[in-house]
Amino acid sequence: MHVAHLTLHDFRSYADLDVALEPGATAFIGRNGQGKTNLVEAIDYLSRLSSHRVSTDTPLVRAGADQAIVRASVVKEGRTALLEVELNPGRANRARINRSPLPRPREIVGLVRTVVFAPDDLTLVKGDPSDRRRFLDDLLVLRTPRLAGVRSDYDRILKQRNSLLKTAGIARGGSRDAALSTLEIWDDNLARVGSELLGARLALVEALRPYLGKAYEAVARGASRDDADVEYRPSIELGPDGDDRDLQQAMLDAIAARRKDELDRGISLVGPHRDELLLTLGNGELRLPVKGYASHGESWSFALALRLASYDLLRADGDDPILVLDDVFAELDTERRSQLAQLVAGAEQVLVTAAVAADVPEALRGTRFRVADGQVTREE
Ligand SMILES: Nc1ncnc2c1ncn2[C@@H]1O[C@H](COP(=O)(O)OP(=O)(O)OP(=O)(O)O)[C@@H](O)[C@H]1O
Repeated sequence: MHVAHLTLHDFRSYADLDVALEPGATAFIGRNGQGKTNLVEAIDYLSRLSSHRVSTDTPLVRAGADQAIVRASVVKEGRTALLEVELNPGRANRARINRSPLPRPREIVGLVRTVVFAPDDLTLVKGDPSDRRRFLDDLLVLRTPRLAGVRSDYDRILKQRNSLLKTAGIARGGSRDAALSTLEIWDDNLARVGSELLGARLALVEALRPYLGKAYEAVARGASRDDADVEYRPSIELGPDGDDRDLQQAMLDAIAARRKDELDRGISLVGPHRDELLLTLGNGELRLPVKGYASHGESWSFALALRLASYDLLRADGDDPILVLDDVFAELDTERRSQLAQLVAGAEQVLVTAAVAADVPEALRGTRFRVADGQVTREE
């Protein structure tokens, strides 16, 4: 798939932008702070209804404006669709396809699929478990858009259950009994929705593993495809079958076992929000966690491999996602730069941002745009 046309209105630093794009490699070159990332961020937003840089919509709307619009015509297997999202911080967002409103904006998620490489990707390796969980969930939703609903239901249930645990933890007598019996309903909800999310994550990790080994071998000099691995570490004991019903029961058992701790601490201690994606490097006995052990270069290679593996997995699902390489080349040594460039050069559309043209490897020398003072100008 590729974006053939992008229109922005009051998105980030752009009052109005209208730019025609082509398949293949496109580089946006400009000094710092000119709006290169803002531009590719808009395409990523259209894909996931969230940004790789911020967790709320407010910073995405141009300062002083109260609404932003991102509109893109997207070409997939020769057919074009016009996708549009209206961002209304503090009010409901709206989405349209071919100018027809969607009942829920969430329905637009996954129609454009992007894989974004960004300087912050090192946090996938060095950051908190929540960074890796977000990585998995973002990928899950791109592959199976329906799971966006499961993910947000889970967050909502978790919030409500946590506040009930706090109440039940300090209540006494009849009001404690009432809170505890309501808690059972929320235990069931958490286990039902949590086990669906857990099952989906377990399946995703298994699907990703072979691609990860291959990707790490491709980006890290001298590595073999057995070197890099991932393992999903749930916060509960998994049953032998690991089917959805088992997962739900395993979660309920674990919730029952941690009841006292949960009431004492007033938070949910069991569920996918407590799980970890363990990243490891090495062979056999010398397999070590990446976090805390790997060198800076190895950590970078691992982060790149996670993104490349995501790209390969989405591609294996049958559609070439749009690749965004946001300011990553300045972070990489010459060898990794050209390796990465060669690996992605065949993608249907690669959008690159860089402060200086010399940072963009030869293999990605395609269409060039200069970005300066809010203007995006094609260079002949
Ligand atoms: N909501 C907003 N309203 C107005 N301006 C904004 C908004 N959000 C960001 N900006 C401006 O956009 C600019 C940053 O743009 P962007 O992140 O795209 O830069 P860039 O060209 O990618 O730079 P770099 O090379 O440093 O990464 C900053 O000057 C910032 O002040």
